[in-house]
This record gives sequence, C-alpha cells and structure tokens, in this order.
Amino acid sequence: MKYRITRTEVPNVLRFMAFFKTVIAKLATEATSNRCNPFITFVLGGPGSGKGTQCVKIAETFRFAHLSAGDLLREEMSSNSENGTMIHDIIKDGKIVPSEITVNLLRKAIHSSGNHKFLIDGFPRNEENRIAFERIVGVEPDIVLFFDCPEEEMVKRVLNRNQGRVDDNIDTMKKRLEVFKKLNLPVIDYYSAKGKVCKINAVGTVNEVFEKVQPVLAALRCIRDDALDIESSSSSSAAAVDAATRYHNRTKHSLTGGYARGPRGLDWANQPNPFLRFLSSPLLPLLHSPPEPHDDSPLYHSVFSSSLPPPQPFSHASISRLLYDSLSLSAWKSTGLSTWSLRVNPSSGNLHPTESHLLSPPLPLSQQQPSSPPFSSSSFLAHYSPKDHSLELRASISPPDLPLHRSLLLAFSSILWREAWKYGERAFRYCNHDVGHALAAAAVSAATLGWDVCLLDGLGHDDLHRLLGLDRSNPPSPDRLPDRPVRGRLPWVESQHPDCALLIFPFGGTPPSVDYAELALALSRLPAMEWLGKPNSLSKDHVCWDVIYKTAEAVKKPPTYGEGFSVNPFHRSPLISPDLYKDMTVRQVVRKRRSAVDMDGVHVLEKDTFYQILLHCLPSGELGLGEKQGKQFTLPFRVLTWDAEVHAALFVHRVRDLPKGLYFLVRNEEHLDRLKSAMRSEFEWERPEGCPAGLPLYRLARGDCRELAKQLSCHQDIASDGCFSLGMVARFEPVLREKGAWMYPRLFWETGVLGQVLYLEAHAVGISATGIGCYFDDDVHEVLGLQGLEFQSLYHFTIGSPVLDKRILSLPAYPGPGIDA
Ligand SMILES: Nc1ncnc2c1ncn2[C@@H]1O[C@H](COP(=O)(O)OP(=O)(O)OP(=O)(O)O)[C@@H](O)[C@H]1O
Ligand SMILES: Nc1ccn([C@H]2C[C@H](O)[C@@H](COP(=O)(O)O)O2)c(=O)n1
Repeated sequence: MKYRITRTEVPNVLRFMAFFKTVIAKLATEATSNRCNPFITFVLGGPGSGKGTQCVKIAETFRFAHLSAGDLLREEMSSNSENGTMIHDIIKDGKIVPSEITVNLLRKAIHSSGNHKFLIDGFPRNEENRIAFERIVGVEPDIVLFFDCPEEEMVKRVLNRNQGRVDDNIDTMKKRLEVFKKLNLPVIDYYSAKGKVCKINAVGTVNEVFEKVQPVLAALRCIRDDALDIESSSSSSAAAVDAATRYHNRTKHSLTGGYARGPRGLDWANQPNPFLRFLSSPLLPLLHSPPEPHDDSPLYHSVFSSSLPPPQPFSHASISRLLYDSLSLSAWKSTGLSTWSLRVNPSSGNLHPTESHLLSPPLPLSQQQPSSPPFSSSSFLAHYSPKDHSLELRASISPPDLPLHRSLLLAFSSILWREAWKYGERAFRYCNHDVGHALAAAAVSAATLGWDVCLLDGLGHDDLHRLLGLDRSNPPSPDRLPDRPVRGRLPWVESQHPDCALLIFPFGGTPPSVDYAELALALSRLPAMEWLGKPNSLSKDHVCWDVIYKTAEAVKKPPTYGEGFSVNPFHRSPLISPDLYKDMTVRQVVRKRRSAVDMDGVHVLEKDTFYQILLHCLPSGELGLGEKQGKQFTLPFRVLTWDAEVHAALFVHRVRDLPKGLYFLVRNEEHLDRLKSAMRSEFEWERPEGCPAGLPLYRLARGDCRELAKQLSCHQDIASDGCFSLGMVARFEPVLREKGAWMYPRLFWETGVLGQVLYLEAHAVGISATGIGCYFDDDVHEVLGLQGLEFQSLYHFTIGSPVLDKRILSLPAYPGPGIDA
C-alpha cells in the first residue's frame, strides 16, 4: 500500500521541508566560505630547479599539504579522462596546459585535503594561470618561494632524473626553459613587486638548499601559529590522533567541495584477485553444512535470547560450521558476461579486503578426513580460503603451545589495496567497516555452536603481525613511503595489515583467563617457526594511495597487557514477538543475506518490525530499572571490548503509523546530554508513538526527508527508496584523545558490527539492507547541527524492500566455477 501524507501532517511536512531546504541551500554557500582561509605558498623555479624535492621536505617538516600542479596533471593524463591525451601532448611539447583544467584540479585537491597550509608546486606557470587561480579559488598566495638555479644545473638534474617522465629529454627541456623565461619569470616579477617573493639559491646539495629554506618557513605566521599545536601534539600519541583526524577530514566527500581523492576510472586489468592463496601450503578441506531441509542451526531469533545450544567441542566438524556460516562463499552470480562470488560476510563494493586466520588446537578429524596429520597432531595456524572452504596450513605450533586454554583464536587482517583499487583514499574507512562485519558474522555463527567471542584487544599491532607470520609473507615495504599517490608495480601494496584477534570459547561458565604478557611472549617465538606457503600475487600493477598506509601506521595499536581480559555478562536482546522472524534459522539468514542494489520505493514497514529491528541494535539489551544502554552485553556487540560509541540518526520514510521524519537512536545513554547540546536546538527529542519502554529512540523533527537522505548519500536513490535510512554517528575526537588513535579503526569496526545486525535483521524480517559508505560527511553533520569533530557520521545504511535484477543468475557457492572473481 502506498503511504499517504495525512491532512494533519501537511503543515509539519512543509515546515520540515522548508527547514531542510534552507539547510541544503546554506550548505552550498557555506561549505566554501566557512572553511578558514588557507595559507597558500606558490613554489616556483625553472624545470629541474628542485621545487618538488624541497616541497617534500617542507611538507614533512612543517606539515604542509604538498600539491604539485605537474603531478595532478600527470595523474589526470594517466586516468584516461577526456583531457588525458591533450595534457600528454602539451607536456611533451614543454607548453602550458589551459588554466581552467589545472586550477580546477588544484581547487579540488585543496578542498579535499583537510589541511590548511598548502605548497602549490610548479604553479602559476604564466599570467593566465595566476589570474585563473585568483578568480576560481578566490585567494592570493601568502608567499612565493622561488628556487633560483643556473640553466646548466637544471638541464643536468632533469636528464638524470630517471622517473620515466615524457618531458625528461633534451628537446622538451630546451622548450621548457624558453617557456620558463618567457612566461614564468613575469609571474615571479609580478609577485616580487608585491613583496611576496622569497628567492632561494638552489645550488648545493638537497640538504644544503633545505638549510636555506628552513628559516624562511619557520618565520611564517602560519608556522608560528601552529607551533603550539605541534608542541601539544609532540607526544607520539597526540601526533597519531592528529594523523587520524587529518586522514578523516581529507577523506570526506562534500556536496560542494567534491569527492575524496580516488581513481577516476576503474583499472579492470588490475582488479585485485579476491582470493589470497598460500601456494603449496598443506590444505585441510572443511565440511559443508547441510542446507534445508537438513538445516540444523538454531532459530535466528533464539540466539539473541539466552537459549543458546550447549557448547560443541572444537573439532573439524564444528570449525567447518563456524567458518561456513560466517566467512565462506554464499553464492556465485553471473550475467553471462561476467561471474563473481558473494560471501556470508558483507563487504563494500564486494571487494573483500578482510582475510581470516585460525589458531586452533590439534583437531580430532572426522572420518571423512583421515589423512591430515599436520592438522591433527599439533596446534596450528591456518589461513582460511573461502573459495574452496578450506584451511591452508601456515605453521604447526610445536610445544610449548600458546597459553590459550579451551579456546580458538580467529584473527583478521586487511589487504587495503583491494578496497583502495576502487575507492582510493577513502578505502581505509571501508576496510574497517568490513572488519566489523566479519566480527559480527563470526560472533553470530559462534553462538549457534554454543560459543562466545571477545576481542583479544590487549594485544598490540606488532603481536598480531608476529601471530600471522606477516614478516614472512608480506612483500618488503619501502624504507620510506611515497609522499603522493604513486602508480606502478608495487607488490608491497598487497601486504596484509593485521587488524585484530578474537578469542572463541564455550558459552556460559567461567571465561578462559588470558595472561596477555605471557601470550605476547609466546607470540614472539612464532617468527622463528617454519612458515609454509607463498602468497599469490593479486594484481600486476598498483596504485599506492600513500595516505592510507601512513594512517594505518599512525593508528597501530600499542599493547595494553595490563588491562587484562574480561568478558561481559550476556544479556538478552528484547523480543517483541518471535513471529516477526517467521521460523528462519540462523543459517538461512546469514547465508541468504544479500546487499540490495535498489529499493522499491513503496514498501511500508510495520511499526513493530521497525521497533524490533532497533531493539536488536541495542548494545545492552534488557536492563533493570534505572539502568542505561551503553555496555556491550548483547550478541554480537559483546565481541567489542569498549562501551558503545555509535548512535544512529534515522531518516524514516515509510513505517506504518509513524510520522516521516528525522529520529535518533541513542545507543549509549551516557552521551544523551552531550548529543542534545551538540545538535540543533530546534530538535524536539520527542518519544515516538508506541515506542517500547526500553528503546531510547527520539523524534527530532517531522517531515518527508527522502530528498534530503538521497542528497546526503551522494544522490543515491537507494537512501530514499527504502523504508528508512540512517547515519551512524560516533562520538569521535574525544574517544581518540581519551583512549588513543588506535580507536579510529575500532569506531569503524563498531559501525560494521551494527551494520551486520541491520543486514541480518532486514533479511530475517523479509526485506533487505545495504551499507552506504558514500555520503557527504560534513553536510550530514550540518543537517544534525553537529560542529567540529566531537561526533562524526561514519557509516550509512538503508533498509527496505529490494528490487531484484532478474537478469543476474544465481549459482551455488560450492562447487564454484573455478575462477578468481
Ligand atoms: N639540490 C639538488 N642537488 C642535486 N640534485 C637535485 C637537487 N634537488 C633536486 N635534485 C634532483 O634533480 C631532479 C629534479 O628535481 P625536482 O624533480 O625536485 O625538480 P623540479 O623543480 O620539481 O622539476 P620539474 O619542474 O621538472 O618538476 C631530481 O632527480 C632530484 O632528485
Ligand atoms: N601550472 C602548470 C604546471 C605544469 N604544467 C605542465 C607543463 C609542465 O612542463 C609539466 C610538468 O610540470 P612540473 O612537474 O615540472 O611542475 O606540467 C602546466 O601546464 N601548468
């Protein structure tokens, strides 16, 4: 039935639309004017004078963003864009590209950088460049650095440069020198007359020239203003928080300022292989769980209440089930022209950066599997291969065993390149959503076996690195990461980044005790073991989105052994009625879950179903009188070791008898007061009709917000055509400052866990969900009235009735077609 706006709602809808129309209109004008004035340094000099080399050192020392006009043009040239060939020909001929193109590339890079101090290298090359910049970007440079170098030195440097540039040859060089004298020197004269030029003698070694540059920079106002900042962030943890927030800001999409930096087209020839394999490792095929009608997994709703099945012993059969219902393939899809696999754990763009590894005690093998001595005779570490649902042995652990009793360890790592191939710099966020999805998938599957799960978060990044033998299997990284995105054959970009380890143990009774220091000591012995298998190569060519690897490095978790390991008590999730879930089993839900690609735009969700979905999103579940939501007691949130930091702002479009509008689910009620004062003062914070007593849901404003939701989700219909969509709003900067930058990925994990619940709930009640990573960050914050970084929206979702594409053929997960897709 189509939803109709009732007469009484009309005034509210109009009021609401008017309110948000103003917001949207304001966004367009404010987004540019609100940014604080950037500090602009133009860096000029003849070809080969050393501008780029010095900029790298300045950027590093004084924390400028380095934007090279030449590099931006070269990237554009190799991105197959419509201007690519034209740019190539102009550069080869030593001439200057039309200003409109260069200035727009610079403008986008400035807006998406998140920095406020810029080195604009190799720009403006002529008067036309200069005038276009002032007109389009609307600012003049604060200072111009001019690297003055004799011609013969410049020629020598360029001919020795050896970076494969089309213009590094004597013919082009001669033309470039002419263009420099004729067109660029007048620009330098123009700024000299304005007293803005600082001339630096560029003769000498790189360090000698930098000695001359440093005092000039150190005296600048912007550097002195920032000095306090730098001092206060001089401890490594503050610098790491700074790095995390800078990454976060620069990877924001913006309605008016453009999208985060990423590839401009998809390089299909180098799409990473979704299946990491350890070639020549001994293989342990796992068992396939029976589908309907022999499905022996519990009813879906039952695992969220306390009626879990009795714990199964760890065995070949039970481990097979754990992985089959959490991380294996769920189907193959084909259009005839292309064929690809789907997995139980969802992933952004179906790119699957998450790899899984199991540390297991020796496995009593089932009769079907009599001859696998390496797996049955000692504890082992294995990589899970979803393609054929098998374990690849990485190492047999010789006695003494690791100090883990009555438990398994499941660890996750990410191949950041898989996601960066498509999404560029924003990909680090998406990889961490996927870690969250995998954590929740493992927790739910483990529950069906009577097992509990909890992050072993006292371990540090280096412990996990040792655990997974990454010193052995990751290709060697360069000593120094590049300072800008680089394309080429870069095998180290395929490295696995260790994320986390999960302890899996029998539910109920006393949780195992973990002595982190003892465990870390045992892990330190692992690198000396014999490691098996060599990883396959995933792409022939790569792009290194440098900022991703720098951020991953900055947010590495240090060990926190002293905090000890503890497991929260289990709480039931409130259940309105089991009928809402029909008789779906866990296996049916997890294996048939799909991400919707389109929503029908008409389905109306029943109010009870809507409330039930939200009740299952609560971290603490059923509580006593006066207790508040916040601690993570329920499945699967209990896998996380911190109190909930993530809330949800809901755009309700089609829920029967519930007014359309903007709602807010407070998942940690300790934050309620802060949220109220941080958000728009005109919000109502009204309890909606029929809302269950234990559900901290509030209506902020009534009205039809379909258009708004669509605009905020990068103009995607899917956000307005569902029954509701939502933005996951996390307490952000205070968390990083209080706990450390390593919480940055963890906040995304938490959103991924919540996202997985939404996926499962939607499927279990007969509809679908889809995670939306692409949304306009600060425009969402503007709508909510959030300023600064106290709260940030980290992941969006839409839930509704899917439109299925009947042209796509569904094939069974196993046996697959035998291709890597
Ligand atoms: N002071 C220096 N002494 C010797 N070699 C240098 C010095 N500075 C830079 N180089 C080398 O000279 C070459 C040109 O330097 P760089 O690329 O920084 O120049 P540029 O001014 O940015 O050139 P272009 O305008 O062509 O991009 C590089 O190979 C670099 O390593
Ligand atoms: N403002 C600019 C900057 C660069 N180009 C083109 C022409 C240059 O010869 C070439 C290389 O630039 P570099 O790396 O030396 O800064 O890029 C331009 O047309 N306009």
